[in-house]
This record gives sequence, structure tokens and C-alpha cells, in this order.
Amino acid sequence: MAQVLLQAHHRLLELLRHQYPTTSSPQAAALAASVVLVVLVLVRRLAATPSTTTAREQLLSRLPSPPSRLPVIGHLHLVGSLPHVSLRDLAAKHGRRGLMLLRLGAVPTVIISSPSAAQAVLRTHDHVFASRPYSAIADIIFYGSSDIVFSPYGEYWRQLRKIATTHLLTNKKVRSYRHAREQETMLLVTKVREAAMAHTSVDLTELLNEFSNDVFCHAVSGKIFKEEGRNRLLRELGEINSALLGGFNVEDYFPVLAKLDIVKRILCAKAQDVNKRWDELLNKLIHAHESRLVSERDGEESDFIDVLLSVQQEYNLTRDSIKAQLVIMLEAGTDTSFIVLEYVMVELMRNPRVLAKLQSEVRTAIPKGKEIVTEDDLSGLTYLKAVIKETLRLHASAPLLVPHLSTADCDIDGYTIPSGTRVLINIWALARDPNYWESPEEFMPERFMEGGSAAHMDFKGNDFSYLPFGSGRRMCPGINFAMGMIEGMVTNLVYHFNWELAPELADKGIDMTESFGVTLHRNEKLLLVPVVPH
Ligand code: HEM
Repeated sequence: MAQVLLQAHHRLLELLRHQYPTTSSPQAAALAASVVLVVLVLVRRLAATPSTTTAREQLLSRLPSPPSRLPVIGHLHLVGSLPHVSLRDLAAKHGRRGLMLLRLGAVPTVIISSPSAAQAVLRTHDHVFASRPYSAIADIIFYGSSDIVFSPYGEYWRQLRKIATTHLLTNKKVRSYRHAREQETMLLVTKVREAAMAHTSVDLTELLNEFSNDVFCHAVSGKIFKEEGRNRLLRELGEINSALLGGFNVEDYFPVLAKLDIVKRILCAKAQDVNKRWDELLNKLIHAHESRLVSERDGEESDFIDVLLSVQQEYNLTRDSIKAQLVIMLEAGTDTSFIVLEYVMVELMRNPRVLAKLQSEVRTAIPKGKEIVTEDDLSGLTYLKAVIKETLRLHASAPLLVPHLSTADCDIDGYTIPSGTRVLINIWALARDPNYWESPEEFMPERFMEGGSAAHMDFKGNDFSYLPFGSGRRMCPGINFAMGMIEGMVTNLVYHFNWELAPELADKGIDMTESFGVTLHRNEKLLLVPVVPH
């Protein structure tokens, strides 16, 4: 027993160090891990009444699960720094029919790893699995989880979803932000052209991140988004949110800790702090919108703040709820779109044949000499669409989707998943499964072209081995917004420039090491030399 507790302590220590890398000395971290372990063991002892073998426990115990479970931390020690990879390997060994149960700390979590199990969860029983587990951090950052992504399934969420799909992210609205997208595209192309003239490299990671951030800031808060460096501040705050939401949060796996006020105060202090900073900034932005006269709008398209204020009464939205939607829209859209953009360029650089073919398509279809390629020029670019689809297959920004939660007992293929179980759908594993994909590790856009093995597939949630945006009620409502941005930017990058690896990367190639947070992203910067073609 002492040996297993020691192992649990060691793993807890690693996890705490990961969560609080800069704030704790080794001694303080070891002490914190010991305190957490003692508290958890005590709480477990106190809670170990006959009710622990409830009907729910009995159902859980029938689900396929790895045998090596430690006290307190459960299977957490089996999950490495790239959870989607560990989960795929564990499921191959211990899963049955695409289902596997892991005890992540105190939280039973079902991992879905086959298209048929994904279909059962996201389509057949979608209504049962459409809720979200509680997250102490999300609760602070999103004003009591009152945002569309983390709010539990129910009437309130339905209203938010309606606002998103009928007011904020309709095709018409997405088209109306076109001017903002093209303006930001122009800024980026100009910067790259300057570098090309000077024969220097560009940090494309940074440029694309900035582009994506600015397009969203513009959509959310209109023309004033750059005043007083607000776009930079919004980006900084967004990055802090991502780090907090994506880190290993002890309180998510040991919810009992989040209930202890003193522990909550310590663990959630950073989230409180960033929420305060968001609140100040959003109050200013909302106030500026409220006090702006119609005559000052100068024909400008209404932004997310205008839209939310205009439907406030109709949907009975509180001020906090409006702020929660603004924070989540920036969070949900910016990072995901930037990651896809960067990976498209990474894959094009790693596959010169594909880059050449894409350039040929783009430069044949679009007349020479355009200052900027607009969204009108994109129809008919079938290889471009195939390149983006293939990038989304290999590099889903959210490899485990956002966690789902069951709200009733539900039978799937002979197993019963009890109510209140957290469910992760490993779409990364589904999209690389050799049972469903030919040469799954290869970047082959042709598979999505006419005559290819995946020609009929789209990302609209109908093909359960290919779900980069999820499927069902909780599916991403921002696909059109994202596609408008990604297609436009990639086309401009390959239309205007030829690309070479920067000298720093020329010898060693592009490092594909990734980190997992809320989203999955590369660690190293993409440094490239742009060349203006003759
Ligand atoms: C390439 C870019 C994007 C990718 C890959 C992506 C992917 C996803 C995924 C996987 C989910 C979770 C689905 C689930 O839990 O089952 C999601 C949810 C969501 N996405 Fe996106 N997304 C992208 C862009 C956007 C954009 C541009 C917006 C908004 C402007 C957006 C807004 C949302 C919202 C609001 C949700 C939560 C829906 C809900 O819980 O009801 N996303 N997205």
C-alpha cells in the first residue's frame, strides 16, 4: 500500500508541477502534493460508506477499463502529456467496441474511440450526452459557466445556441465581416511582401496568430478593437484563459477539492485575477458601444457586442452573460482557426508536391497581378478545399472535442454508461485509424478529391471517422466563419509568394512536436522565407 501511495504522490507531484511550473519551489510542490494526497485520502475514507457501491458504481465496474488503477489518482498515471495519443493506445489495449472507462482522479471518464460509438454518443443518443461537466476554472472565467461552450444542456444553453446560429454566426453575418477579414489579410500580405523584398524570413506562426486574433477582435468589438492596444490585451488575456483551461487542473479531477473554500481560493486565484482583467476591459468596450450614437457608426457593420446588446431584452440576457459570450467567442474562434492556418502551411512546406499543385490551381484560376485575392475568387478551388480538409483530418485543433456529460443512464452496444459520466471523444484517433483511412499518417489531399477514397466526406458531422468540428447538438457553430478566414488567407499566401524554409530550419526541418492544452498546437515557430515569384 505504501508503495502505491508513493507512486500516487509522485504522479500528483508531476501534475502539480505541470500546472504551477513557475510559482512553486520543489519543496513547496512536494508539500502541496502531500497535502492534496492526505486531504484526498481522508475525504475518501470519510466518504467510504456502503453508498460507494451504488448502482452507478456497479454500472461503471462493468465497463472495459485498464486494470492498473492507483488509489486516489485512479488511471491518471497512464495519461501522458499528449492525452489523445495515450488514450488511443490504452483504448487499443483495454477498450471494447470503441468504449473504455478511465478513472481520472475521482472522475469516471468514458473514452470513445470508434466511429460507431461516436455515432451512438453524438447522434443516436445526442440528447443524453449533450451536457458539459463542471469545471471550476471555466466557472470563474465564464461568469458562472454562463457561456455557450461550458453551460450545461438545457433551456438556457438552447437560447444561447439560438443567438449564435440566428444572430452572430449566420452566413449573412459571416459575409458582413468580410471587409474586416480582407483588411487584416492585406496587412499581413504587406508585411510578408516587405520581408520578401528584404530577403529576410518571417515568423509565420506569429503573423497568423496576430491575424486570427485581430479578425476576431474586429468581429467582436468593431473598429475600436485596436485603440489603446486592445487587440494585444485581448490576445494576452485569451492566452491566459487557454493556459488555465488547458492545463491539468487538480480541481477538475478531484472536484471535492474545489468545494473546500480555502483550496478553491488557492487553486483558482489565477482564474479570478484574469476574470477581473477581462471584466474591466469588457465593461469599457460595452460602455463605448452603448454610448455610441447611430450617426457615429458610419455604415459600419454591427459587431458581436452590438448584436448581443440588441437581443438582450428578447433573450433576457444579463450583463455577465453577454460578457461570457464575448470571452468564449474570442476563445473558441481565435486559437482553433490560427492552428489550422499554421498547420496548412506546415504541411505545404513538408509536401512540396502539394504546394506546387495548389499554387498551380490558384495561379491558374486567379488572374495575375491582384493586390489581394478576395472571397469571390475562391469558388471552384477544389484542391484548396481538399488541402484544408486533409489538414483538419491530421491536425484537429480539439482532438478530444470539448468534454461531454451524460444526463441519464444510456445503453451503448451492450454497455450502460451511467448518468453523470464524463465522455471524451477521441476524434484524433478516429481520423488516423487505419481501419477507416488509407495510409492514415500521410498528408494526401487527393483522398478528398473526386475519385479519392474520402471524396464523399465532409466535416459537417455526418462521417463519424472525421469530426474536426464535432457533431450533433454541441457541434461547432463557427464553421463558416473559420472557413472564410482560412481559405482566404491560405490562397493569398500561396498566390502572392513562393516559400522556403528559413536557414534556421533548413538543416533540421520543421519540428512537429506538439503540446496539448484546450487545443493541440506545435511548439516551435514556423520561420519561412517568402519569395515574390517572377
Ligand atoms: C477551424 C476552426 C475551428 C475548429 C476546428 C473548431 C472546432 C470545434 C469543436 C471540436 C467544438 C466542440 C464540439 C463538441 O464539443 O462536440 C467546437 C465548439 C464550438 N465552437 Fe468551434 N471550431 C472552430 C472555429 C470556431 C469559430 C470561428 C467559432 C466562432 C466564431 C467557434 C465557436 C464554437 C462554439 C461557440 C462552440 C461550442 C458549441 C456548444 O457547446 O454548443 N468555433 N468547435
